[in-house]
Amino acid sequence: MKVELSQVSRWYGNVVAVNDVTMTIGPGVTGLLGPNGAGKSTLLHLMAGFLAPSGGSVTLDGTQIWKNHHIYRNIGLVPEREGVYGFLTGWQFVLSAARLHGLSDPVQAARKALATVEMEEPKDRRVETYSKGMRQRVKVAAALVHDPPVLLLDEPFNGMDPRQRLHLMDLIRSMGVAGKTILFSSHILEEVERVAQHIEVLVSGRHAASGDFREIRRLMTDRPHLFRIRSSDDRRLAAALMLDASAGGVTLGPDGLEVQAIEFRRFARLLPRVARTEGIRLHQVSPADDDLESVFSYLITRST
Ligand SMILES: Nc1ncnc2c1ncn2[C@@H]1O[C@H](COP(=O)(O)OP(=O)(O)OP(=O)(O)O)[C@@H](O)[C@H]1O
Repeated sequence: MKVELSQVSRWYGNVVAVNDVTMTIGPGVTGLLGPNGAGKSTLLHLMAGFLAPSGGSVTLDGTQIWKNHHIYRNIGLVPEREGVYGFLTGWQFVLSAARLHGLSDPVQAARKALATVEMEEPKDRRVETYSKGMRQRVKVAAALVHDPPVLLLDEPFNGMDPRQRLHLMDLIRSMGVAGKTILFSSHILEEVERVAQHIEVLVSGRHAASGDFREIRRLMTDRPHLFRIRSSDDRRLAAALMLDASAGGVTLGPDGLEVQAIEFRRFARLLPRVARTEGIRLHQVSPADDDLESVFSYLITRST
């Protein structure tokens, strides 16, 4: 099944959380990548029918999702926050989700969902005794209990240890291979590219980029990089670097050089070569803007 967003916006009072987003999510695994506050949760809630769009349309195979209750049978949402009463057992929690959906055989459906996430064995323990990874799996089971063709997961790997993360990654991948339409949000590129065939990037509520992980990586690597460099002769190094087009702005300060590398790859080759031919010793080369925010803000300025 296909979830389609067409020019979707969502405001909370004066805050624009999602701004004119158009995208289509089809079968397989898609990663929704963006920094905190980018609007990822809002977008997932719009797709799950929990929020009305302020503008634009959100549809599932052409049918509007908002207020269309029969459509909810096709969608499962794993929310970011814990929404599980600790005093319930895993079994009770998943069974109550099956009953809420009005399934004809809730016991069988709950059994199957718990088996899918490999939680049959601890199912009779109270949720408050579970590890973070087990809680997450039980939430996935509750979202899967009605066997929806579309599964939306909000930051599913948050707080998990590496083993639990691998386990959930395998599960998501195999559901994608089985033909489900899966969208999960994350603010970590490495996480997204390990599971998703396709990546959608959201920054400040806007759709900033779209593609497979190679394309997104390339966009992020090829952006201009700012380097801070300290060497045995900053002045002479600055003069030599300025001769090459890959070094944009070069500023000489009391703490060394700041160089805006326009073409990252070319500059990465240029710097050691220049240092060698000029006989200059490099003491420190560090990226000055290698945080995710600057990577994302580059993508957003590029797309506007
Ligand atoms: N109920 C609300 N009322 C007011 N503002 C909200 C509400 N929910 C979200 N926002 C704001 O909307 C913007 C997008 O939030 P959203 O939670 O969708 O982003 P996110 O990418 O999921 O971030 P995070 O990963 O931190 O949850 C943020 O500026 C947030 O402060």
